[in-house]
Amino acid sequence: MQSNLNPNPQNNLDSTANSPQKIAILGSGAWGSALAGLARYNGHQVQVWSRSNHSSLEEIIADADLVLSAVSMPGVCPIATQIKETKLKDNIPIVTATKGLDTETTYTPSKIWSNCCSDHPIVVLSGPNLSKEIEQGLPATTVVACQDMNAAKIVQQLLSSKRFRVYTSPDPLGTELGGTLKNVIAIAAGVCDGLHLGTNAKSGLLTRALTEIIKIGTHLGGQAETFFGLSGLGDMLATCNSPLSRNYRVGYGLAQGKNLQQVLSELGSTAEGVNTTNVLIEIARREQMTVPISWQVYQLLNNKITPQEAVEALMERDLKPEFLEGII
Ligand SMILES: NC(=O)c1ccc[n+]([C@@H]2O[C@H](COP(=O)([O-])OP(=O)(O)OC[C@H]3O[C@@H](n4cnc5c(N)ncnc54)[C@H](OP(=O)(O)O)[C@@H]3O)[C@@H](O)[C@H]2O)c1
Ligand SMILES: O=P(O)(O)OC[C@H](O)CO
Repeated sequence: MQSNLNPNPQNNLDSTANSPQKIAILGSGAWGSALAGLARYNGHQVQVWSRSNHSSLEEIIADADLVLSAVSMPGVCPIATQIKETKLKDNIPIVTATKGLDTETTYTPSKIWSNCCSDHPIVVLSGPNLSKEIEQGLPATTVVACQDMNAAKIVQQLLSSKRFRVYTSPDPLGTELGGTLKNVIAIAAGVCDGLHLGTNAKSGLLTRALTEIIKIGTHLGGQAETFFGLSGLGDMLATCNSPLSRNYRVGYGLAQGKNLQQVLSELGSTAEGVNTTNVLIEIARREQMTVPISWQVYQLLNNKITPQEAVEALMERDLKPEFLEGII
């Protein structure tokens, strides 16, 4: 790694732990803008690219010390493919902050980035990070995960501040899947609250959902412990309990009797959980896995059942022990 950054400076949270760096942020949506604010707060020189920019993607990333992608899922493959053909500074980390699954390939964003930019460490950034709260300067935590821990530590140092506490992890896939799969559960949680099913029901839903996420996530290669951390349980708690979450609002709107098109047009912003649910069910079919909560969300989003029928279907499943094998 050729970088003038020290991955192990003394703990210093006054946002001067490292010299200012050039950071290119891809995506000027809610998350890209909030991340740009965090990077600027730390004194970095930030350039944000979006499709409506006057500057080209090539110009913006040419002399960047770090590229941070916060585009929604449909943008990942086209942008990573474009960057594959572009000269970046040697070995600089590419951070992916997208929480979704690719419709065509079922790949996670980090897999797409790794395929396109194999000479660069790919760092996953994921955690309980509702952008509106971050924009308000409220404290938040997140995880940066990479097989190359040196790269994870560099990103940790660049983005950590008194407002944003960044942890490292060696499990990029688990970190990414936690943040992605919880969007499906956030839709279910929104339904639960929209139907006013109460605290017992919500607690039961989220606890069983965590088991479901761990089952899928570990099957796909994530480490079980990661799903109990910030990018798993942590993000699930944030997203499933906050009307700031767009995915939660999708479920809430459906429970109020609105149809999906109406809910999405009122939202006017990305709710990755809708597409993720469809891709997840494709994966579950392929891997022959039972995913009861995600299956009900899928049926609901595809207009096959009503919210009430989804609840009944979950409550009336075959009776069984809480844990079939080990903790899950
Ligand atoms: N908002 C949050 O609180 C939050 C927190 C953590 C993670 N995330 C994740 O971050 C991602 C972006 O979310 P967001 O909240 O920023 O969504 P958003 O406000 O709806 O913005 C979407 C962004 O994706 C870009 N984009 C969409 N399709 C594209 C395409 N085909 N090609 C290029 N760019 C495309 C848009 O670019 P243009 O500006 O050019 O249209 C825009 O910058 C999602 O995966 C989300 O799950 C969001
Ligand atoms: O607004 P949502 O539902 O996309 O959630 C945003 C973030 O993923 C919360 O960590």
